[in-house]
Amino acid sequence: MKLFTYRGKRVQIFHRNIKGITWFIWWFPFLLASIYYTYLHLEELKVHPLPQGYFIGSGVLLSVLLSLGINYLCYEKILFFQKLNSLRILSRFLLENNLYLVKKVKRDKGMVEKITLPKVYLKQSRYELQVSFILEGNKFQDRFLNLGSTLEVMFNGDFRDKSFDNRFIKYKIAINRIESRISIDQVEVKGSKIRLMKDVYWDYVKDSHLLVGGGTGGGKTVTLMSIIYALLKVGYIDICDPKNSDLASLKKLPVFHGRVYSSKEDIINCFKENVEFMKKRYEVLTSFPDYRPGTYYTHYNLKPKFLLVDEWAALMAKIDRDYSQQSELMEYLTQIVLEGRQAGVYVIFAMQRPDGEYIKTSLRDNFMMRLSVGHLESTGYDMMFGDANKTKEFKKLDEINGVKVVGRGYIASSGNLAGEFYSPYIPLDQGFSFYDEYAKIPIMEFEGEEFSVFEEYLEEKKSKEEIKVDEQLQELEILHRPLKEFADEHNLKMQTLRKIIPYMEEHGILFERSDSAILIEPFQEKLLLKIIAQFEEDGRKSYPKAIEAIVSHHGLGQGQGQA
Ligand SMILES: Nc1ncnc2c1ncn2[C@@H]1O[C@H](COP(=O)(O)OP(=O)(O)OP(=O)(O)O)[C@@H](O)[C@H]1O
Repeated sequence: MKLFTYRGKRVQIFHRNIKGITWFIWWFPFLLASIYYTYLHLEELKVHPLPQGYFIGSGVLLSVLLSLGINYLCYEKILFFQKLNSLRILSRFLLENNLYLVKKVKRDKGMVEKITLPKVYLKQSRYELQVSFILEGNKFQDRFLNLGSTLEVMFNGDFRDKSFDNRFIKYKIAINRIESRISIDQVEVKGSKIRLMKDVYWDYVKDSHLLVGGGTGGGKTVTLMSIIYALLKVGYIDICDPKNSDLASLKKLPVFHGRVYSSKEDIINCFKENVEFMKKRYEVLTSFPDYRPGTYYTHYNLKPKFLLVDEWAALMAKIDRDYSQQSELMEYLTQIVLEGRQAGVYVIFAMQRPDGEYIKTSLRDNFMMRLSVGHLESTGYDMMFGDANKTKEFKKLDEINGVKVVGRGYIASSGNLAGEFYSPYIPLDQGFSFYDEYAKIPIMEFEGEEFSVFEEYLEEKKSKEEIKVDEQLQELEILHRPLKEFADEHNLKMQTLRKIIPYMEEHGILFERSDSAILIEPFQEKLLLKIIAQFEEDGRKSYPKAIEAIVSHHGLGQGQGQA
């Protein structure tokens, strides 16, 4: 057991004036200098008060302004002063909310009231502050038990956690979240975790299926594009864009294998194929000899498969009146969401708000990761982040320190407290283009039997086979040429060559034939020339003898004559 727990710095009454105190400390040397200067020039001041008076006055004023500036900068930039400021805020909070005790103490003048603050401690780092409040049944205990959202607003941070030890309640508030923002080049995938901020990851195996919500113009599409950018490096993505907007144009990029859909029929078919893919992958998994129930696809180094739908509500509106299509689609979606995890099939859903009208709440609960960008109405936040965040103050922030922020929102895994989120920063103003970046990513070939359910797989396979045959033919064409060409080049009669060739073939030196001609390759050309030379040398007596001599010289026999 620990004898002593360090909870941080205790909040004191004087902290409420700490900014004034630190300012005075900066100003004090100037004040001393002014007094000393006045003392040195006292006689002169008595005779001519004005010029020296102006000089001293403006010096004092300047030193006040200078020390105010220094003080301001210290509180802006230096952690030590930021801690002092937090102590100031807490001290004022306790005093202004009457969270203090008043004791009567005897002094020379009689009884006076003395204020004492309850024990409240602050511990602060650059990204987090912890505030501990004493409980022990004091009269403020009930207030101290429910300060999560108050502290969150007070420190412009994110309430993350509250915990108890036997005497205190401790709140953790994340602060300066914008400093944890990363840029697109820092978005990476480690194992199954995609890095979205310095300290925020989406682990798609653990928190399978992602729900992205956000109002128009809040940065939803850009966030999805960043997620796609990361996922393309580790798996396959099918994109459904029923609005036929930004994402639909990605179809042209080979890295997507043409699996980008906009029409309702294509999207339903895409869902169907993914269900079949999932089933096939289960078959593949169970066929491994070491498969045990609960073994994940990752165990066999298989790659994940993502199905991304941008604006599900738009798709539902498209099939509003067709109940059979609706129920078909819902059935596919339900199967993937409930059963896809082990096989590595995940859904990413983007919606303005995940309304029960478009996606059943029971199904929505199975989206284990939730992310919002831009501003939502309070019902929207309730739908996105559920009961665990009922009392959370979701702040609308369009500017930070006078600078417009885009892509700001909240993130939480299901049932947990939501934290402030900043989507990876995209330098669009410097000409960054997702289209170009996707084009640079190496294409991941469809590998595995389960991909045979995709139409594109079959097409790709077919065209690959066609290319192979073409290449083989080309190879043949390069190596072989028509016999006629060879005869013309060496001034030989075709009739003579036609006589020799059957004898050569008897010795296993076989010639390729196209529809209309005998083809010859370089090795055979050499042999033919040697045979003719031998024939001449032997006094033009017998071709078979000449052939035999050359063939035996080359050590060729029946069936060995192929170069
Ligand atoms: N992470 C980001 N980095 C840089 N700029 C961003 C980021 N997020 C959003 N923006 C800017 O905000 C604009 C709107 O973003 P986006 O198109 O993603 O919004 P949206 O929510 O998808 O809107 P809509 O629903 O109308 O399509 C972008 O064109 C871009 O200029």
